[in-house]
Amino acid sequence: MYPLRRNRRLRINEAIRSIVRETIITPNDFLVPLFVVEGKGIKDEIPSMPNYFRYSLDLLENEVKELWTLGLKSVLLFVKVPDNLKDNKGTEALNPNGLMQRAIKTVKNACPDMLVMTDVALDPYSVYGHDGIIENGQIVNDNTAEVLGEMSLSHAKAGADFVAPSDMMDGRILTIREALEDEGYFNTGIMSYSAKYASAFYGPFRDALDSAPVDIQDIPKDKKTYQMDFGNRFEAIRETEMDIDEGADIVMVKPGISYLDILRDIKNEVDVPVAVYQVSGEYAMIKAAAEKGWLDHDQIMLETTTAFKRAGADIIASYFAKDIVKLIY
Ligand SMILES: NCC(=O)CCC(=O)O
Ligand SMILES: [Mg+2]
Repeated sequence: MYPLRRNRRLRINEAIRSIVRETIITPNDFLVPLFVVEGKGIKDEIPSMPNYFRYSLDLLENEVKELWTLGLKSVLLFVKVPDNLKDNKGTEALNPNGLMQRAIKTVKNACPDMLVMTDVALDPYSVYGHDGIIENGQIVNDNTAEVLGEMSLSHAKAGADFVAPSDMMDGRILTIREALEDEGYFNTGIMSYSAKYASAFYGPFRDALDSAPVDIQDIPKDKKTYQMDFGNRFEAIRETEMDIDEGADIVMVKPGISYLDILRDIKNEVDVPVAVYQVSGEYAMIKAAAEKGWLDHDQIMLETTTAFKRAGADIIASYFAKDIVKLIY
C-alpha cells in the first residue's frame, strides 16, 4: 500500500510552494516605529537595538522619504524627552511646539501622504518613567486619562492621522474620542494598545527613550497595575472589546511572538483591524543571536513577521520593517 494522499507533492519545489502559500507579507502590512530626539545631524544607534536609530528632525526627514520610496506608508512616532522637561503630569506633552508636535509636522512636510501615528502615553515625559500621574504612590487613572485626551488633541492639531494610546488606563479611549470630537477632529483615528502585557521584552525600548520606571522609594517599580498579567487570555478579549465600544478604530496586541494565541483569539472575536507589535526585546533577541551566528537573521525575520500575519495581524509594527521590505522586494 502507498499513502492515499501525498501532501509532500505540494512542497516539491519553490514554484509549487509559492503558489499554495496561504500567507505572504508585503510592505502594506508594516507600521514603522521611529524614535525622535532634539538636536541637529543626529543619527544615534540604540545600543540594545543594533542598526536601529534615534533621529533628529533634519535626518528624520530623509528617513521617512526613504521609507516612502520602499513602499512603507505608515509610521509610529516616539520622542525622547530631555530630562529637564520631565515632570509628574506630562506638562511638556501638551506643548504645541514640543518635539512630538514638530516631528509630526516634519514627517507631513517631507511626505504629505505618509500615515502618521503618534504614541500617546506619559512615560517619556514622566520623571518617574510611568504611563500615569502618581499620587500617594499610586498611578491614578482618571486624571491620567484627561491628560491623554489633551495630548491626543495636541497631536491631532499638529497633523497626526492617528493617535496610539499605549498606556492601558481604563476608559481612556472614550476620553480621547470625546476630546477629539469636541474640537471637530472627527477623522483623527485611534489605534488602541488594547491588550498590552506587562512584559520584560520592552527593555531595549526603555533604553532608547530613557523611559524606564525609576528606582525611588514609594514609586511602583513596574507597570503591573496597568499593563496586563501575562498569564491571562480572556482578559485580553474583554479589554479589546471595551476599547472598541469606546471608539477604537484599530486594536493591538503587544508584545508579538509570545502572544500569537492572543492575537488569533482577538482576530476571531472582533471586526476592526488588529495590529501586533514586534517589540524591542524581540528585535534585540534576534539581532544578538544572529550576531553570534546562532540564527539566520533574514530567515528568522521573515518567519516571525509571516507568523504574525498568519495568526491574524492586519498591521505589524516592527523594527524590521525596512529590512524585510528590502529582503522581499
Ligand atoms: N509604548 C511602547 C512600548 O511600551 C515598548 C515598545 C518596545 O519595546 O518596542
Ligand atoms: Mg483597557
